[in-house]
Amino acid sequence: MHTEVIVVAAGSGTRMGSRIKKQYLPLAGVPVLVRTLQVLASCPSVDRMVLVVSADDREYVDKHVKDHQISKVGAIVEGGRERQDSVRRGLGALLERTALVAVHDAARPLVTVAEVEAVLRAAEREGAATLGVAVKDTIKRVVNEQVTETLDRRELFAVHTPQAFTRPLLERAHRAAQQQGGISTDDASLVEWVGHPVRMVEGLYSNIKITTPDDLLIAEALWKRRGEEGR
Ligand SMILES: Nc1ccn([C@@H]2O[C@H](COP(=O)(O)OP(=O)(O)OP(=O)(O)O)[C@@H](O)[C@H]2O)c(=O)n1
Ligand SMILES: C[C@](O)(CO)[C@H](O)COP(=O)(O)O
Repeated sequence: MHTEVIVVAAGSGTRMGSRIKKQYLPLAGVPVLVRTLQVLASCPSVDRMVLVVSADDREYVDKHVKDHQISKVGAIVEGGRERQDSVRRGLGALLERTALVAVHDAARPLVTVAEVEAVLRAAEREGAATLGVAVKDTIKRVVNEQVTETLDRRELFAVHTPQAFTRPLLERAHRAAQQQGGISTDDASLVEWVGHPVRMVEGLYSNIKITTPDDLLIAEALWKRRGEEGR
């Protein structure tokens, strides 16, 4: 199946609070987005990548793609207001022959080739799949600072990316969300809403999303460990 990855990098990184957007901050000396693209480009099943960035960052990203000789970048398109809008714009830049689509956060540079391949295989088999990890903490529902419920941890997963789908399914889910005004923080939810089951593929705890300054420190440590392990 011809496979493309939409890499969403058009966020503003409000929670990071840095002058430079988090996807361009250095991780072991190289911009986070470049680290992410290097992993995805080295996945045997990934044929092409669509990068979604802010209009102001296009030139900067294009230069980095060239300087770091990142292969498989087929298009760089402008993002939207919400992550979901950015993914939708990415969908518009896919090649006609593409049958399988993964969506990945630029802000998750620690994903591994094995994780990407596993989620693609699951989506090819079942139509929709996401990476995720079982939650480690006990999770409580809180309303007005009062605990109202303790959830059963055995049923709870923290969801990661990539998430992968057969193309018609992902396109249908995004169309339905747009028509009905549905907004979600991930693509798997949109697919759930149109009634298609999503396979959970257990990934690694190290596939963190760089969201706050602490995450960057943790990512540096994890990156260093990866280098020491020779991965
Ligand atoms: N309009 C948007 C919003 C987010 N993203 C991307 O979606 C991924 C996950 O989003 P998140 O971590 O929430 O990034 P930001 O929206 O940039 O962060 P914040 O919510 O702190 O502003 C990131 O790679 C981000 O660049 C995007 O492409 N377009
Ligand atoms: C898609 C995602 O990475 C799954 O964890 C996440 O939902 C997107 O980011 P946000 O921080 O919720 O905007």
